[in-house]
This record gives sequence, structure tokens and C-alpha cells, in this order.
Amino acid sequence: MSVPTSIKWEDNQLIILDQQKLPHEMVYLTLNSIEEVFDAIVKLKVRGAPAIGITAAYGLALGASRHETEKLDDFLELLQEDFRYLGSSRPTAVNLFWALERLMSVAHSSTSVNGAKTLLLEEAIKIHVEDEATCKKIGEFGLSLLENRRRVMTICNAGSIATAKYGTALAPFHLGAEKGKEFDVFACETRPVYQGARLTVWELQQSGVPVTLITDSMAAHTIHSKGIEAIIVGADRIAANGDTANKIGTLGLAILAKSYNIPFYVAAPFSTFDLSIDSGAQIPIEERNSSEITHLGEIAIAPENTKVYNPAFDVTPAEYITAIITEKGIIKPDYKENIAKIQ
Ligand SMILES: CSC[C@H]1O[C@H](OP(=O)(O)O)[C@H](O)[C@@H]1O
Repeated sequence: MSVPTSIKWEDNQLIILDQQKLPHEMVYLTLNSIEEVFDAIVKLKVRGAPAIGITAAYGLALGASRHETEKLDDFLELLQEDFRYLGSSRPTAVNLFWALERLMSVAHSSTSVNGAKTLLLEEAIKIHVEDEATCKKIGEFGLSLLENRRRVMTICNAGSIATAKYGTALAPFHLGAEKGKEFDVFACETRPVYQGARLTVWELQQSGVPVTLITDSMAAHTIHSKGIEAIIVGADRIAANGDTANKIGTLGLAILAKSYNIPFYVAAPFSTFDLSIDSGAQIPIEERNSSEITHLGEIAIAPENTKVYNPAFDVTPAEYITAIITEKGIIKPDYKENIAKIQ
């Protein structure tokens, strides 16, 4: 059994596991240009907030390596355009912008184009390496919260393949498997792109973690009939007051958790916090193609020209969140106060 990963920087090449091919095929893609990175993010070949940030960082470094100007000012202008381009791929996960901004500040500290190119790649590698350690810490803090709970529900895939390794919401399960702590994980399939059915089930099976797949509509009944003891989810952007954007369907689970009086945990690194916004009302919610809902692959499951609303995320108000598990520790309400304290 092993914890799967989805991003590699090897022999000066960016290689990703094409998450659109899982669970039936493990297809590795080499992304040779910023355009290929952009395409991979938009098409969810790489997805998951931290993984998007890591891949975009490598994408910016790749794009920079192609710029031929030797004038630093011109180079930085081209880099700013590349930042805007990659930043337009997906709007909700703040990790994308956090990673790109980290590289931009490194580039602006350079005194030469070649120096900047070297520093950009080094910073992308740092972000990648740091994220694995970050997720392991989240897993350890998460395990401490779940030590007396076995039946846990989750949604989407906030797992190892959505990060550098281990994941956020799934990190306690992967670490638990290594430490002999047993869980029974109930994974919501996560319409319309099925990250739960296709990715979380596959990922937990790689680690030998018992996992049961349910449809999203079964969540309430499952919490009641199976005695779910906790819900743990990832995040794409957390506002200064703790309001959290995550995969569509997360808000419903948070409301159910409150109704059934079970803890609702958000697991996320500090790179997912956006302290520039006061509340979740300011989080941009990505709306994706209607075909994700009206079609199963090539097969139409709705009448032609059906009107569709396809938000990829929703926002859970902080008052529904029992605790936010980060690499720096477990944050409990009052979130505005305690996020400011711990950062
Ligand atoms: C640790 S992944 C965080 C987050 O990202 C996922 O969204 P997507 O699959 O659209 O990239 C999902 O919301 C996860 O919880």
C-alpha cells in the first residue's frame, strides 16, 4: 500500500498524473509549457487547491525560462502577463494566486534575468517540497481530533493527489493507515465531476483505508443510519472570519453536521487562507461548463439546450465549522481572532 502523488519535477520536467483518467488509467503527462500547464488546470487534469498552486508555480517558471529578453524590466513585464494568464485558469482556489505571488516577489528581488529564472524554479520546488511537510502536519493534527472517531464522511477529493502528498482532509486517513488507526470513510461521489467516486475512493484504496461510496443525496440518511461521527472536508479559500469555500455540496454537509450534532472539520494549509477578504461573500465562485451536468461523457442525460447552473464551489459560514485544521495547529472559534493569532 502506498500514498499516491500526482506531481513530479524530474530531470527538469514537470510531470503530472492526469486526474481525468483516474481511476481506470494512470496516465502521466509531461507539461512542457505554460500553455500546457494552463490547459491541465482548466481541464482538471491537475486539481485540488494546493496541487493547482504547485503546478502553476512550475508553469510560471517554465514560461519564464522561454523568455529571451535580457532586460530585467521587460522580463518582469512578460512574467506579469504570464501571472495574469495562469491566474485566469480557475478563480476560487487562492493557492493558485498565493503560489504565483510568491514567485513574483522572488523575481522582483532578482538583479538579472538569468538569476530570476533560477530563483523562480527554486521557489516552485520549495513550494512543492513544503506542501508535503505541511500536509503531514495537517494529518497529524487531524488524527488528534479523530482519535476516538471511526466513521467519518468526506466530499470531493482533498487528498494526496490534490496536494504534494498526504492531502488535507484525507491526510488523517493516510497517516492513520500508517499508524494502525482504523477509519471507515464514507465518500460522497461529488457530482458533477465525481472527484469522490473517481479519486477519493481510488486514493484511499491505494492506502488500504476502508472506504464506502455514497451518492451526494444519501448524505443525510447515511449520517443517521450509519452513525457518522464526524465530517472532514478540504478548502479552496478561507476568509479572515473563517468562512470557507469548498467543493459544491460542502455547505449541505455542514448544515447536516449541525443538525445531527456531529463535528464538521475543515482541513487546509495556510496557503488556502485569504486574509485580504473579511468574509466568504467576497470569494469568487467558479462556474463551469453546463456539459459537466448535462452529459456523462458523450451521453446526454438532460434534454438539449437545458438551462444549467454549475457552481463548482459553495461557501460554508464559519459558524457551521467546528474547527479548522492547519499545519500550525487547530483553530477554533472565534476564527477572526484566532486566525489572526496563529498565522
Ligand atoms: C486539498 S484540495 C482542496 C479542494 O479543491 C477541490 O476542488 P477541485 O477538485 O475543483 O479542484 C475540492 O474543493 C477540495 O476540497
